[in-house]
Amino acid sequence: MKIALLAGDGIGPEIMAQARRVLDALELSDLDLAEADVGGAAYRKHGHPLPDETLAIARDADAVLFGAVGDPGCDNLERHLRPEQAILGLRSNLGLFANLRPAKMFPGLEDMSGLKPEIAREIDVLIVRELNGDVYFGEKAMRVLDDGRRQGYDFMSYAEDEVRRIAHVAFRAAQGRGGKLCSVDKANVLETSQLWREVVIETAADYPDVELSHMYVDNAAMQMVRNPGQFDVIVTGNLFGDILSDQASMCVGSIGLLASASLGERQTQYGTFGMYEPIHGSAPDIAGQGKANPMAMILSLAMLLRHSLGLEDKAAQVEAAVAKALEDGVLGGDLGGTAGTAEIGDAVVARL
Ligand SMILES: NC(=O)C1=CN([C@@H]2O[C@H](COP(=O)(O)OP(=O)(O)OC[C@H]3O[C@@H](n4cnc5c(N)ncnc54)[C@H](O)[C@@H]3O)[C@@H](O)[C@H]2O)C=CC1
Ligand SMILES: CC(C)CC(=O)C(=O)O
Ligand SMILES: [Mg+2]
Repeated sequence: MKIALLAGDGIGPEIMAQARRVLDALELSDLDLAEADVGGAAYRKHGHPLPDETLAIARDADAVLFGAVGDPGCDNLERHLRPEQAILGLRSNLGLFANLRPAKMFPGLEDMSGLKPEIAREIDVLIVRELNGDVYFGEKAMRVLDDGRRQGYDFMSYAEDEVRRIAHVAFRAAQGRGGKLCSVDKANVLETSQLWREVVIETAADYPDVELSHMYVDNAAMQMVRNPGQFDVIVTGNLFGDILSDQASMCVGSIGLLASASLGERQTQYGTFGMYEPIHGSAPDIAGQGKANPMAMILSLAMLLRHSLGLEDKAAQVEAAVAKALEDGVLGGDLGGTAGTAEIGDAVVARL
């Protein structure tokens, strides 16, 4: 079983180190780990945020564990050299179009939510975010108009097959959960969303057992804080899913808790090839201070064990250890506590 470890920038290496300790503690046999540079760290060393060698190592693995990329020192580089292009490049080159972002309240953390505890308690949502299309991958440029004004543009689009394949993933996910799927779009304004909605409705014919609803994204953002318990599975595009998942994270207490799996179609002998990462970024404001909460990273490792290595029991073991640490009051600064990155790692390892 080969896992590529791409730590990246900012808090990436700090949280990756803790996930690595958890992985080591599981004592899996036949494990082959390959580290590679990515993001700003790779740019500084190799002149590119996603060197060919890193992509090859990721491609060659059964799964990729990814920390975070983003480096304020690189923000003025040409866009194709910026650290964030590495994560976009990995997602597209590896065909990882389905991003699963679960957000569930951990018992005992209700008071940490930005919501009232009785509302927060109900959150158990899976956001299925399309990851290979939308405005993130459309033609984009900055140009000067005839009258001399600068204009930036980004082309938003979805082709019907792109919508259909993510819709299938979401309907199947709903079948395995509460049987409800809410498709989030902006079909009242955007043609991209109009097509999205039509294709989701067409796809629904294959899933009569799933209750499908539609919601405009502005309303969805509001409902996520008004009554998040109403959602079971949400399916949405790349941009809306990015935003709604950060929002959902604060409903459960912290962005330091939310993991994700990015999956495509490739099957290995162990499971589905995928890349696993926290939903947060490189958090430069706390990088190097031992303050980052590694739980989202560790929970991403659990998703990797489940989806890519077929090790459901190990995944559940890791998730239970994280839940127990939280229940025992091991809280990072993001959750109002004092535990540092390594201390949280210690606590999880001790509870495996
Ligand atoms: N997948 C990726 O690699 C992503 C990269 N980014 C990049 O990361 C950089 C920073 O972006 P921001 O907008 O600040 O988003 P961010 O998610 O890195 O941080 C937002 C806020 O949450 C806090 N935070 C994030 N993760 C935390 C953790 N594990 N424990 C405790 N606190 C945590 C940060 O300290 C910050 O105050 C940028 O360069 C951005 O482009 C942003 C999102 C995703
Ligand atoms: C850095 C972005 C490209 C990605 C992002 O914010 C995310 O995937 O959550
Ligand atoms: Mg994001």
